[in-house]
Amino acid sequence: MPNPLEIPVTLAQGAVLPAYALPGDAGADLVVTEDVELAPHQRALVGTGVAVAIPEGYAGFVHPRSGLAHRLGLGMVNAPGTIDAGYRGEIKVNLVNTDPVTTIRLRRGDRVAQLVVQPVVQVVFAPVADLPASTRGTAGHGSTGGHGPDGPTTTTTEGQA
Ligand SMILES: O=c1ccn([C@H]2C[C@H](O)[C@@H](COP(=O)(O)OP(=O)(O)OP(=O)(O)O)O2)c(=O)[nH]1
Ligand SMILES: [Mg+2]
Repeated sequence: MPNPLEIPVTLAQGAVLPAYALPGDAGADLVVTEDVELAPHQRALVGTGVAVAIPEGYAGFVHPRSGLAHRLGLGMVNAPGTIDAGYRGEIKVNLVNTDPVTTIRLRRGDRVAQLVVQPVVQVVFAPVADLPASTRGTAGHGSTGGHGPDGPTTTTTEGQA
């Protein structure tokens, strides 16, 4: 695959090109084109002003930024958001404030998410009577352990005064 892969972009007025913060970064930062205020647990679909034509055989994935997640509790409801190759509309981010107490205030131009472009394959789903055997088989959902001898530690506020 060509590296870098060139992707046509259109920008709404005042929008900025997605940009990699550092050489070699996987995600190109996306900004919001409007001021946004998110009360605790509130969500909002916010525009980035960016539209792209991703080539077939690739897709874009919109990921949250870890710094904002860590500092403010900013998340994305559908992380990672999928940008199909055929999509020509504005890339939007489904932001959510996961903090139970503090309102998040974002300013127009803030970098709130990042676009990762990756190769993808389309497959043919072929119905069969039995699947080929494997070491894992049907085991899942913690079957390999790793939660300590007494199982996972959980805390609950239920029943507390
Ligand atoms: O975070 C996101 C996720 C999706 N999209 C756009 C691009 C994507 O190609 C389109 C459809 O997304 P998806 O397939 O995830 O949503 P859907 O609910 O299945 O909608 P559709 O029926 O249009 O496929 O919406 C965004 O702008 N941001
Ligand atoms: Mg879809």
